[in-house]
Amino acid sequence: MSRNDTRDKDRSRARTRAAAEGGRRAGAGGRPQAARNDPPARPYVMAAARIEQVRQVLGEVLQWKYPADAVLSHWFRAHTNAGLRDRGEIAEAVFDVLRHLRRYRQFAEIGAGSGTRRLAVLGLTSVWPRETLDTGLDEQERAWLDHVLSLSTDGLSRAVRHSVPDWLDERLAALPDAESLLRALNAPAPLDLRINPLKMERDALLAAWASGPEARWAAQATPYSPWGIRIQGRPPINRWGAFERGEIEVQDEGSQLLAALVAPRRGEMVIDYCAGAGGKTLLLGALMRSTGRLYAFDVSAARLARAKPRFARSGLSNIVPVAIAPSNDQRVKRLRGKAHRVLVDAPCSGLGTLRRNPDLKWRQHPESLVQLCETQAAILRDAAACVMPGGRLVYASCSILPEENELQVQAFLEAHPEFSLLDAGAVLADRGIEVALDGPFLRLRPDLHGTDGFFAAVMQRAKAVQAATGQAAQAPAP
Ligand SMILES: C[S@@+](CC[C@H](N)C(=O)[O-])C[C@H]1O[C@@H](n2cnc3c(N)ncnc32)[C@H](O)[C@@H]1O
Repeated sequence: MSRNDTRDKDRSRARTRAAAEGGRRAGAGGRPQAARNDPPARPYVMAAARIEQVRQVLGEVLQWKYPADAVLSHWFRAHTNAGLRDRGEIAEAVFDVLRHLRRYRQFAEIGAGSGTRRLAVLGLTSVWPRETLDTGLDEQERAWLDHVLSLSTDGLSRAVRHSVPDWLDERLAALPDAESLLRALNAPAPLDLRINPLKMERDALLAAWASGPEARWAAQATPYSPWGIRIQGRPPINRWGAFERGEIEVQDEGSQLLAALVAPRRGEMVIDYCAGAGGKTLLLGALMRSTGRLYAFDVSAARLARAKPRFARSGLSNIVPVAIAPSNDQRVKRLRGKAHRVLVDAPCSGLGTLRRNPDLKWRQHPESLVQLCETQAAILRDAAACVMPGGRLVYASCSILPEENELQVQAFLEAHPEFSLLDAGAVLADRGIEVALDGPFLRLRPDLHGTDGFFAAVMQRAKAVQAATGQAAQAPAP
């Protein structure tokens, strides 16, 4: 397994699990939200201890051996006396440091003693009021904090101000209004949920939550997805009855829209080519009303195994999980030219999810991107071969970089003239979803749409061509 696969695996796993648990963080995901305005119960004991806890976790995270989520999960497992509130505050501070690391490192260089401790103190400024934090600092540290917090960021370069590595800043500079995008990527994200349309209606659930104990999370319908609910904070979703009954799942709104682009119909054969832990598969299966056949492919049997409890909760009976080989898989070959719809939710840099995974900007590198792009192109080629004439291919990523998105699709279309691009906005409008887009792709940004950064392209295979098997082409029903 490549390093990228391992990272992606860890992120994907932590994203679903941690968000559901309302505890240990990520993508995909959720850390428990520290109650910033509530004064800590034992401020004098807590401040010094908390700074030390955050310093310890940061000491491990900043070695970049494992994703921040994984380090936090590991640390919490080893420190079982840490309660929900402790976990929330530690995670909040650590993620704040990861968001602002480049700028904070400049601040931390000023002054004496442990630089990691100073980073921990800076992270905790996002969690606690200053007077609480001061109870854990000595005179010198208080003076240092006063000084660095009074410094203006005006003269700093954009890369330092928004704390991104130079290589990423250069790439983002090519996108419209990079400043606004960077600002939004550095802000924490709300938590998006999705109803299971087979089991629940969104309005009914929102009405029930408005008058129940869930009211404190201020649940609201998401602006675009007809299945989405946005809540503020990080409740322990996996203990809620609606979650246990398979009525809700954790899923960012952008990912939900993907299912509307695939637009599977009852009785069709559909392939979710990179199904992972099954986040997209679940909604596709529900839109098919549990009919037809929905293959959930992935090269990682372990991830598919983690999807199984989700499939069971969902009540779907049309999903066929298959662990495939990275290339030349015989089961994939047998499906050539047969699927009505194929979704490629490609392994990617994840840079659109920095709100939830801020460590990715420090863990990704230009070299890892080159390898990822090669993998994406190979997957797209193999997946496309499964699409029947007249069928639909959707390529998606949670990256904001053109090389993983538009350029990837452009290269594919040049090499595969039998495929043509459909207008994603028009496909969504067919399902009653209006998203203002500036071109044929679905391009979502946190500053413009309130979602993670997300990309999708919808392509259709020409009806007239012969299937790869040489048999006469069968176009899907309109
Ligand atoms: C972005 S994740 C998918 C997330 C998943 N669709 C979900 O919604 O939870 C990308 C997935 O691609 C898988 N992958 C990597 N290389 C692959 C290949 N050659 N063929 C199929 N899947 C692959 C990874 O194991 C990973 O699970």
